[in-house]
Amino acid sequence: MSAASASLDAAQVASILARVAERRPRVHCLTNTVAQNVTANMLLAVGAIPSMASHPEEVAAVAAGAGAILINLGTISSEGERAIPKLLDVARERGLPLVLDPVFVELSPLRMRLAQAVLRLPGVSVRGNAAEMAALDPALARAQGVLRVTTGRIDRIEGAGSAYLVAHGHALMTRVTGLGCASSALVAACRTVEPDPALAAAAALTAYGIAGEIAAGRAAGPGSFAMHLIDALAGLDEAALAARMG
Ligand SMILES: Nc1ncnc2c1ncn2[C@@H]1O[C@H](COP(=O)(O)OP(=O)(O)OP(=O)(O)O)[C@@H](O)[C@H]1O
Ligand SMILES: Cc1ncsc1CCO
Ligand SMILES: [Mg+2]
Repeated sequence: MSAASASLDAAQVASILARVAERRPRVHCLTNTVAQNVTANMLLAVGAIPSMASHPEEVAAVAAGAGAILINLGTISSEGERAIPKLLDVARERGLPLVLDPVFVELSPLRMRLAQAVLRLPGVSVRGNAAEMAALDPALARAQGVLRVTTGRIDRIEGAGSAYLVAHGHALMTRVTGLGCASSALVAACRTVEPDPALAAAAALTAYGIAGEIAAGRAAGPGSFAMHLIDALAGLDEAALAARMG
């Protein structure tokens, strides 16, 4: 941990969610074929707008008007590989926030090379699970202004000079595919309305974790949990956040 962890209150999280719902930012997601649907639905649940174009000939035009870009390396294709440098150019030229989700980077030299290319851009937020973040550690250590967002039972958010721990969520979140990928998109959505990347990520994961806790109380198993998670995220308000943030 690079700094003592800061605390977050329900009003801060509610304020960031309210700004997303009011401004309806578009988040451009280059993401894997498994998680596309749940990622788009989770963005819609918070009032953001997903765009998912991946063709290298159109991806720059579509991403150019977005508020943030997500690059997720799961099920990477040769088309996706060619789209990545185009998205990096758009992010650089327009100063758009960029979130990297290094899915299974520990398994694939191609993904490691692509993650390293993304990390040449300064100020990237990287959201991954513990295995992914550990594999990427040397590249993260070299990257300029990077925010590390490591999810699991307790989420750790570590950037230059700020750190948050988020102890919300439910084990059912590991029983539905793509919920980590969707969390990365929520980090991007919150970053469009909150210039502090650590605060944006902490708010996104707090909201998502609390929605997970609420959904777990309504679900009969992983299938209905996924449905209830979307409903709970869409229905979150400051009172529901405060009730679980203590
Ligand atoms: N044991 C747990 N208890 C509570 N919440 C959890 C637990 N494990 C993960 N989460 C939550 O689930 C969400 C997804 O995190 P996770 O680390 O499982 O992502 P991931 O491994 O990338 O998932 P996927 O590959 O399925 O997309 C985060 O919001 C995290 O806080
Ligand atoms: C299962 C799976 N395989 C590649 S991406 C993905 C979604 C969860 O990361
Ligand atoms: Mg993942």
